[in-house]
Amino acid sequence: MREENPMVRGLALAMGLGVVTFMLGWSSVYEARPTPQLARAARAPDAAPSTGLAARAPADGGRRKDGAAPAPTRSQPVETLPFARVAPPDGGALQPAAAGGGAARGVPAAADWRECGHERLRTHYARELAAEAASPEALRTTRVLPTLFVPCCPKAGTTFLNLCVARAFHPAVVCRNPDPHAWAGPACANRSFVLGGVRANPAGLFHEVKEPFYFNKETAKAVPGAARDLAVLAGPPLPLCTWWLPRMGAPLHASPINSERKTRAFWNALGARVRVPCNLSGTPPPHGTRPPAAGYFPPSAWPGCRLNPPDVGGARGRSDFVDYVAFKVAFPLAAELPAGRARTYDMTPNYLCSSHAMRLVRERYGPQLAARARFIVMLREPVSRAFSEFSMFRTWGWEKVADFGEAVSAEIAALRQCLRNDTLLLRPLTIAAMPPADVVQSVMRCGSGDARQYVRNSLYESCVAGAYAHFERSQFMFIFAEDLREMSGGQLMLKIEAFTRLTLVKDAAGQPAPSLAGRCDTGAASGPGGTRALPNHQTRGRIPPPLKAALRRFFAPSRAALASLVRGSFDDAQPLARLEAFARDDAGAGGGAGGTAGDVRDVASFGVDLSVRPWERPRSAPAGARRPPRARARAAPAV
Ligand SMILES: Nc1ncnc2c1ncn2[C@@H]1O[C@H](COP(=O)(O)OS(=O)(=O)O)[C@@H](OP(=O)(O)O)[C@H]1O
Repeated sequence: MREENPMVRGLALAMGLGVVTFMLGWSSVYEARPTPQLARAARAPDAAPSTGLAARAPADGGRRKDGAAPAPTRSQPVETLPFARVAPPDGGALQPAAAGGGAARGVPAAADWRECGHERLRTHYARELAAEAASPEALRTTRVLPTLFVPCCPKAGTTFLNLCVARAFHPAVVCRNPDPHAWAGPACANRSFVLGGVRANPAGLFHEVKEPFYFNKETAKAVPGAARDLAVLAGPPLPLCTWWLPRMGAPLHASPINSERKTRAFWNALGARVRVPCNLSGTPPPHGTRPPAAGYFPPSAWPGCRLNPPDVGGARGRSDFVDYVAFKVAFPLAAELPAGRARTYDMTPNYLCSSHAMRLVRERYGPQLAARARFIVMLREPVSRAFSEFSMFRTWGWEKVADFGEAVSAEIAALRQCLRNDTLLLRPLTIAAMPPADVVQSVMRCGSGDARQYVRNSLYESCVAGAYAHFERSQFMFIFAEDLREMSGGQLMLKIEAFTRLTLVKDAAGQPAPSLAGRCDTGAASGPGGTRALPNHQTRGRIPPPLKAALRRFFAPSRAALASLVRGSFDDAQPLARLEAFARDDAGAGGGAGGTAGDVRDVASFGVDLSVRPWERPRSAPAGARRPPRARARAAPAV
């Protein structure tokens, strides 16, 4: 969840750890000076930077993103090929940088970072940039906009999936070459890969974005008028080499593409689409300036810096670096990548249960691009998912109600209130049988799918039914977090490969290389060196058994309805089996879903009778039921 919100904090930490480990094992991501290699690359015209970009430990004692003390200085060179440890999965060797490139128009045969800048972009892709400027619709073809989505569900293991996919299907792995200029070249012919969008913070640091938070309602609110314009999603046009910079942890202002002059031209070319970012409209931090402790940049750090919108970040009283984005997200130019074989992802898990997001994907993309979209829907037993989300927002201080039962009871009361005038006798099984458009008109309008909608975001059947109004069932794959924990990394990657048609690098036996599978292994399935599940916050405590039982009964019909919706989706056997297992557990627990009259009575003391579904009339008025405050945006500020 959340890119643009505190969710990011967890995400950033997980991503930071994952990506940093993933790439280099670098221990510091903050640097205020160019790495020696970058400096050399900038000076030496013929330098091949992909062979020497690893030295760390800036002389100014750069700090880690998490604010910890500077990492101990390593003697250099530490490691020269960032992907050396993930490739070669099949025993082959990474290709030298000079071997790739050449296929896409204007791409030089060898990577030369000096040629990777904005000037080259403007020179070679003037036609595309002009088309983009003339009409946002051109972005459907001039950019590689996201077509791989994980639109649901928050707290269902989406961060883990993101790290797995981002690594296993990254072009550096798929093409066995870390040089972006090789990805469109003959060495990578017939292979398909996926990249994330990139974001830059005012410090000039790029990083990959799991959750652009573009299609959901809160993003639209954050940038009135413009948010639904595809240009906001596409972001500024960036040279392809930018997609390697995040992986180098290189600050923008220290990179060869970013002399102040070039970057000013860069932003100017954007016109009104994206405002000039803080660091460039204000005083850029001089080289050698150390970021403040924790690596965050409050607006006051740079005189003349205007935040956009001005109150974002500071008003929330948080020092979350993501609040101070220079630009929110950017996706690569299609002309720099192999046609039809490059995808990008958007793993914002709040889209599916949003009343708007899925429709916006279809409308903004148009029929051709929308048909390419693939949705991996991560589900989880609804009560534990809800509790996980509640726990996270408690940890972040967003949720003021300390008691989970009280919070969900209040939300259910609000849902009932919202649905009270609905003339349809909505029940989960009814929802599953309804035309999807009717679902959107009724249930979907209650709740936005955003933060702190613990119940709403667990009523999967209505979210899925609503999504079917806009996309074919075959465009969806469902994975339960409970199954994910039991899958090996190899099984997971094969599943994703089959669904997405991304290229999975396999060994001679046709199996994904163990070096790749490790990233995707979880829990009991992980062998030596495998990756454990990645909690991105700490879920503390447990749900009181009576409440849990009552909630399980509450959600049981929803799960039953989900089964009929999952049928017809891609590879539906596993989620159906899981749903059956849930049903058996419910029955085995007694009372249909483990609830007893006593359980319900206990829970009812919160003021809401959980034995009644939100769309049914309560047997008695929920006296004293508290209406929850409006869910706060999880989305970050827009730029
Ligand atoms: N591999 C795997 N399989 C199943 N479940 C996993 C996995 N990895 C992480 N987790 C658990 O998923 C919870 C976090 O989910 P998300 O990453 O989707 O959270 S977020 O929405 O991005 O904040 C979080 O759940 P809780 O620990 O209950 O909070 C993680 O522990």
